[in-house]
Amino acid sequence: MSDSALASGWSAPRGVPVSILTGFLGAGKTTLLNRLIGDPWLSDAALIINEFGDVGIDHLLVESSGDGVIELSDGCLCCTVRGELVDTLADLMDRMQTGKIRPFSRVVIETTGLADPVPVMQSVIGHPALGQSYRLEGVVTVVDAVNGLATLDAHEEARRQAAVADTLVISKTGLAMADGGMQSRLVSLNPNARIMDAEAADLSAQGLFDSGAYDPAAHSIDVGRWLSETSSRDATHGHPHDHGTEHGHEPGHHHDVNRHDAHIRADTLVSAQAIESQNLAMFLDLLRSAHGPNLLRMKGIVRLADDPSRPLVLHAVQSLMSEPVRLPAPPAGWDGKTRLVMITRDLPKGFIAELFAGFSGEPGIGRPDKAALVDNPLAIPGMRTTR
Ligand SMILES: Nc1nc2c(ncn2[C@@H]2O[C@H](COP(=O)(O)OP(=O)(O)OP(=O)(O)O)[C@@H](O)[C@H]2O)c(=O)[nH]1
Repeated sequence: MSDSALASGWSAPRGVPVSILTGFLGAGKTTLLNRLIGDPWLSDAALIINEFGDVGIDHLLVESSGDGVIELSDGCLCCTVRGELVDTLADLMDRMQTGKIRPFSRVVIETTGLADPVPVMQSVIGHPALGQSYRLEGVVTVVDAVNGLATLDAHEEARRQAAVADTLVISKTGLAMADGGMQSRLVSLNPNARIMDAEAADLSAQGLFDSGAYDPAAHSIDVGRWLSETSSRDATHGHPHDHGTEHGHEPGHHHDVNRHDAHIRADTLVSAQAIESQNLAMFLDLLRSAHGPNLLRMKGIVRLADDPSRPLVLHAVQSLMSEPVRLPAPPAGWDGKTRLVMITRDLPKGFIAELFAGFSGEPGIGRPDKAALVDNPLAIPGMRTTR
């Protein structure tokens, strides 16, 4: 074993393999997982999906039978939910060994886009008890060909996600060619990683995740150092991020101090009110024209007035808004409510819920209605418009 492996507490491979699927906000983690979910190699896998903010959506959008998917929301895996991940892995093993759940032969963890992957990896390889039951095998990082280079420049989390990977998967290659600049940036961050195309026809789950036991020595010196730093900081609940604002909770909410860049927050909305398609379009237009550059990620499932049982799925990643998809039927586990998560920079708290309510006609004292909003977007507190 190498010195860096020893320093990081890395242990000999044993136990159930755990793969980590990471990548920045909207890079294409869930899309990739959906593409591979029917692969027989994953048929007896347990999937753990973590989401930023307190409104989970990905678990609704992963096309699985449902009983193999565990959602960890209400915080970020690398911050407050880390203890929950340890408990979940311990509980899974316990339930399998006592015959309460069908046996699983591997675990795949999808992190939030803002997650620093190092604490997540440490939960598996650095934890005294879990290290007996699980082994880390296959860290896969999705990098988006459209926004990837700018994202690597702007966000330390994205650079760490790329640096720790065994495999780098470039997504959205059909929308933009991953140019030489991005390839060389990835190679400089992680010279030994395999680079794959998310849209390649022959991509398989085994080809992606089965890269052998994780070896820190195969990565840059930084990776071994981060792994050992994280394990020692963990004892004092320290964290390598900025410690800034809370996300998605009232001030004083004690357990989700979901801290990353102090300007980034998750705004979430849950509404039982159905919305007319044209009002939704106006809501999105207004939001994007006024706040487009600050909208890092939006995803949601929307209850539409014309047929509330067939929701609309929305995705935007920075300036790129995907074509909304009308689902043919309600997804398993959906409670029929609109759920929107927006990860934004410098957006006032409560803004999205207020704006949406104005367009869906939800009554509220002193709330501007649709006409007032369209005539004067500044009617929403904190709203800035370019019109
Ligand atoms: N054309 C194309 N679109 C993609 C690809 N991967 C993802 N997308 C689109 O990008 C958007 C975001 O994809 P997701 O898979 O939800 O991204 P994610 O990384 O799981 O997002 P978060 O969990 O919110 O960080 C969706 O609109 C996808 O349809 C790809 O390889 N090609």
